Amino acid sequence: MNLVVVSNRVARASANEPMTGGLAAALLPVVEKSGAIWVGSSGRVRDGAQREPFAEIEQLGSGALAMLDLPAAHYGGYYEGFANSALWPALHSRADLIRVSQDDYHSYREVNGFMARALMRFLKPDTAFWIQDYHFLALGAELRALGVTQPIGFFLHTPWASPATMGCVPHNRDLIEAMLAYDLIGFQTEEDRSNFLSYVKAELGFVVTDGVVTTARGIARCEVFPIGIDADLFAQQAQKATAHPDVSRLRKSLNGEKLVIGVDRLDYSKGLINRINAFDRLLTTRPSWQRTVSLLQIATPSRGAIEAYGNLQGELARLVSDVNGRLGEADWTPIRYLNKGFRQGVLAGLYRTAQVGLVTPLQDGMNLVAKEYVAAQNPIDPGVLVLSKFAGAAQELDTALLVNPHDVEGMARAIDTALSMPVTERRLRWEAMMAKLRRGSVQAWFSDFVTSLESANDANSEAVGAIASTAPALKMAGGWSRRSPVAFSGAILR
Ligand SMILES: O=P(O)(O)OC[C@H]1O[C@H](O[C@H]2O[C@H](CO)[C@@H](O)[C@H](O)[C@H]2O)[C@H](O)[C@@H](O)[C@@H]1O
Ligand SMILES: O=c1ccn([C@@H]2O[C@H](COP(=O)(O)OP(=O)(O)O)[C@@H](O)[C@H]2O)c(=O)[nH]1
Repeated sequence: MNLVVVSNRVARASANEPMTGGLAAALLPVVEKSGAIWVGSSGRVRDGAQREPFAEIEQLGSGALAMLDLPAAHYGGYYEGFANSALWPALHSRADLIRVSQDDYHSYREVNGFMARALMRFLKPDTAFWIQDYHFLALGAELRALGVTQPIGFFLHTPWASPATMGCVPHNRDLIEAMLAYDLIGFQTEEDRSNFLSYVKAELGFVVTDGVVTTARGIARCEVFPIGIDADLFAQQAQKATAHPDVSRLRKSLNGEKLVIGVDRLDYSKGLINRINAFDRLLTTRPSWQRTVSLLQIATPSRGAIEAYGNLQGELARLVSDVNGRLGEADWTPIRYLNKGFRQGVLAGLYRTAQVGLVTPLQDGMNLVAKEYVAAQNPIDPGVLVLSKFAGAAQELDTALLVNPHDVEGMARAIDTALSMPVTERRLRWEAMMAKLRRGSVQAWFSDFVTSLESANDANSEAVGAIASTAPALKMAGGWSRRSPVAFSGAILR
């Protein structure tokens, strides 16, 4: 099989810089080893029709990394617009933050179409496409429209919200029906899958049996594949990183104080305001922690051109400065707040230095920082993870201290408990989490998806035959019958 992996954000093998988000961080090491071609945005845009859409193609392990300049006229409407101001807020249950202009959906579909045409360069009889994330929900349908019958899979890195919330996305029916062109649709958690299937049944009227949606084209199988990390590799990096100057300087500056760490993109889904409020509450209601603990909050700027993100950056800066101004002392700063990123090799050492990892998103697809924090700990004297029950990671890391990120006092209490926890309990909790991280590695995530994609496509070939012979009688739950397996959202498929 010739695997082509597609995502908006990609990462370079040689990049000696901080990762922008978990998708790129997770895919880089596995795609590199798989020999696949990884296609994504170069981060630049270009005007007009392009004879050669690929700006750069470079070697990536035994495969390649191919980057395109996306169309200038549609990039804003696609990335800042429909993807990150309509889909992202809805997927994270923040329909109140949806802001789209009339043309954004058109731009989103144009970019999906543009990517589909560019991908044809890599099409061979044994090609399989694996599309990543909400930027490309309609890419499978665009590829089918171009005649692609090869396996096409899709994985969603974010949560999938309730049918009512997804119903707030402009053009939701058109877009979500287009997703059924995929042979396999992967989700981070069972709840995400179940929300998606409820929408497909209730809003689109398709028949769903055991997670399989039957459409006129064939079938779209929906499964859960929680993304993981290479825990042992991360543990090695963390051990090595303790000698890194940034890490040893941090240790020295603590002067025996305990450290709580938070590492997030500056995104409203990450629950940063409530987290700072919880740390403030810890210090004000339990003053014995003053001068004996501080919070290192790394908040890397993200999607800064979008108003909601700019507003959050201002609000957070004000909040942190209020806490530090009110509670700080000449020789103690309660919150060390940084708007910059670190390389993972350094980050691993920062995690290991902290007695508590604070990961409290309001909603999160997975949250790899939670997994990395656990993997980075010293097995003899591990730190404690305080984790939101609304992060996908909470499904596996259930021996963390699970918290409700809307309950500020509950979080303050959990930080207090974590800071005071005896080493025997810390070890028991950590060992249970580490065992799960080892089982659910990113390598297993990758190979499980690819294996399932092949079998879903085989099942589809059989289903197409069966549907063709029973089509006149096939009654969909929505009340309309599908006569022929060739028409799908206006596109000719199979
Ligand atoms: O590419 P950006 O707009 O800068 O955003 C960064 C990435 O954010 C999101 O990451 C998600 O993927 C992680 C790995 O599966 C997961 O742990 C996390 O919960 C998700 O939020 C987004 O989904 C990616 O597409 C972005 O590249
Ligand atoms: O300074 C930083 C901050 C974050 N990351 C990486 O960015 C990813 C964040 O992924 P996560 O799933 O936690 O959240 P996302 O940003 O994708 O929503 C993790 O792999 C981090 O190691 C990094 O390399 N340097």
